[in-house]
Amino acid sequence: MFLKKITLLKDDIPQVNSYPFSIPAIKGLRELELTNKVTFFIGENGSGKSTLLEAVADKCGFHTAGGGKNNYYDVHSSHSDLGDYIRLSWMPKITNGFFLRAESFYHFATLQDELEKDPFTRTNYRAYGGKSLLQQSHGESFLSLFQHRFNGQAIYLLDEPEAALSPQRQLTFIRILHDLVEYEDCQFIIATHSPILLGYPNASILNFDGGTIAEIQYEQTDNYRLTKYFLQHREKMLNELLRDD
Ligand SMILES: Nc1ncnc2c1ncn2[C@@H]1O[C@H](COP(=O)(O)OP(=O)(O)OP(=O)(O)O)[C@@H](O)[C@H]1O
Repeated sequence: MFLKKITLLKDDIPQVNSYPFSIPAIKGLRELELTNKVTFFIGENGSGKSTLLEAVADKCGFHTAGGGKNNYYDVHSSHSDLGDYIRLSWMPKITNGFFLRAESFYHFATLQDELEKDPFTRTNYRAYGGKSLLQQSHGESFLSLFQHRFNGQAIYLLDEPEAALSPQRQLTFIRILHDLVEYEDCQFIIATHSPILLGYPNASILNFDGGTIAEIQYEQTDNYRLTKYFLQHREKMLNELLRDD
């Protein structure tokens, strides 16, 4: 464990009624304790998960379009509106890590190809399994990154990593996650909608719904309950959903 607490600096906030402070989960935030090496952010679309994750990435000094500390590139760089208003409490402080944002991963991969053209920065794609990320499928490139670039004493902030992964590869990811947490001393914060990833054993699940950020048990999450109900009662649910009257 490295990052222990996220504090919203309430007194410094200029406009409580505008983005990002108007998001109910952020409005209700004071301090968020992180008690587990694996923390999941869950909640409805628009509940503020990415906003908080991006703010943490910004505060860590990671590129907010995705990447680690040394990925200086302007493509799709974005400013975190919340980053200046949170404080991170560390014990111990680390600076190594990566922010994975699925939607800008293509630009990150393109930058790596550019670096390979320069003899001073070329690594023969050492951190990506020896192959350009652009020559791998979306899911393969994600797994390459997790397997080859992620390693010890680091914090990884992942925004919906399941976006590229088949159910089978999500299980592979769970195994990689386990090894990085148990043997490499990594910490993860993962925003997700995936009931498979959320099943990772003994993780903290923080729910952004209902105007607070509160811990919830796996079996109580909508992700688990709705998926389970759909799989068990697919015909009944679809009949109700698609009825015309
Ligand atoms: N730059 C912005 N300016 C104004 N509003 C924004 C901005 N970015 C996001 N929002 C709004 O803030 C809210 C939270 O967005 P955020 O992306 O954090 O949600 P999320 O929980 O990650 O959703 P999802 O599960 O769909 O990824 C949404 O209502 C969104 O429309």
